Amino acid sequence: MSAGVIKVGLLGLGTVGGGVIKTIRSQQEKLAQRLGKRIEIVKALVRDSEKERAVQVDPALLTTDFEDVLKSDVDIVVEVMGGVEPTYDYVRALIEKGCHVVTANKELLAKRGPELVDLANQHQVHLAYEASVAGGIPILSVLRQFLRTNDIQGVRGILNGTTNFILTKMEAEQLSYQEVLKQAQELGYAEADPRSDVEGFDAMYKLYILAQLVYGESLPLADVVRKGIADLSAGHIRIASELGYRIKLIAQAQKAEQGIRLSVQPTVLPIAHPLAQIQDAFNAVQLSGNIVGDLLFTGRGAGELPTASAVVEDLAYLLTQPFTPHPVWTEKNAAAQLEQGQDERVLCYLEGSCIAATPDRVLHFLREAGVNVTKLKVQFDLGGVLRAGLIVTGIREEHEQVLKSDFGLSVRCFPLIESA
Ligand SMILES: NC(=O)C1=CN([C@@H]2O[C@H](COP(=O)(O)OP(=O)(O)OC[C@H]3O[C@@H](n4cnc5c(N)ncnc54)[C@H](OP(=O)(O)O)[C@@H]3O)[C@@H](O)[C@H]2O)C=CC1
Ligand SMILES: N[C@@H](CC=O)C(=O)O
Repeated sequence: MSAGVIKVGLLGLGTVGGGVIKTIRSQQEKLAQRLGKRIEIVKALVRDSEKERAVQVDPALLTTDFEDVLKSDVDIVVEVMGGVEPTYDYVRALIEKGCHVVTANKELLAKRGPELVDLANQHQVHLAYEASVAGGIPILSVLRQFLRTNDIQGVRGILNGTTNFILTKMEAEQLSYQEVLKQAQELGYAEADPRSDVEGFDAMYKLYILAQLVYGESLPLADVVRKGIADLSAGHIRIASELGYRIKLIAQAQKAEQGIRLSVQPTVLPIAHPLAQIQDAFNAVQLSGNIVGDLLFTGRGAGELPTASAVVEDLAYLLTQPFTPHPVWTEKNAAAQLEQGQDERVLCYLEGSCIAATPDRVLHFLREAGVNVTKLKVQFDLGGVLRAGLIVTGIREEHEQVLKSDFGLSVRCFPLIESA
């Protein structure tokens, strides 16, 4: 490291990269006091060096050739370009050269994390990734430093800002899914390919990383239960609300003797539940330690400055720490996965023509099939469409099939979380 200056390279100068530059500039004096050196950005890799950017930079810093970053005398690289290819190759080459790496890239970590952790240990460089989970909430540092003695049974949370923003606006402002997704993209919350957000991949990557820290292992991504919000309609949201619930995209990690279970799926919660109260692009992580009891962390989960906060805090922290090997990341095979209980309560949403499916006939069928209905809300519209929300236990795949085939209904069941 050169005397008086820490040379930083950026891979990517989009929403987060721009926020990192703004934060380093606005907090430069504070950072210099803490580190005893000034931070200087010496290179920034982009795809298009002519593009107009939200942050002004010396054009001489920009390059479209990764070799320029690799050959430069950077001490640390901040990877905020996203994706796995070519990012993995770039990060690998930098670690092999002895550069510390700070990344916000959860997809890269969930897909290639075990190799990168090994490589960083081998080359004795820091690999820091606080910004990869829950944006500005410093949850990974808390888990790594202050929750290592507690036994943590389960973790659940809202880990994707874009989908929480979409669900909030769809409910509060009756906006269409497409309109709200566009707003989330304009605000810099969404991934470059927003299917990652709305189909639950982004939250799944973050859950994978959380499990590595909480349990010292994770599941192969193919074994994580994953459902997104792309097919949620205003009808689902309205009926849940009339029954006293709210739908959230909940990521959940549970541990039992057989192993761990990871899931990301739209889930209904009573409106008073702390996770139901998390609105807009905020995230939350809820966990319980055997010594500390219940904890809830909440804050902005996406966007330029909250994410840059996590990146720059990571960067400054690692510069004050000697290298210590990172705990290895392992994946347990799929056989260890636990099944969701069959007798848990779910909200079952039914929609179809009220000629074939009268509420009485549907309820009679469910009762005869041994499905227990504890709450019911029925709506009819002028076009003769029935929409019903039922809180039930004991509903199985075969019952859903009959509701579809014999009653002509579309059926969507959501897991339900009862208490905080
Ligand atoms: N946005 C957010 O709220 C958060 C994002 N993250 C993560 O941070 C990372 C960056 O996200 P974000 O800033 O939103 O993304 P953007 O799409 O806004 O920015 C990506 C940047 O990387 C550059 N880039 C992309 N691919 C290449 C390539 N192959 N070669 C050279 N440059 C490339 C782009 O160049 P150019 O500008 O020329 O197109 C752009 O500057 C992602 O991993 C994301 O998951 C994490 C937490 C929150
Ligand atoms: N697209 C992500 C950005 C932060 O990780 C999200 O919406 O949460």
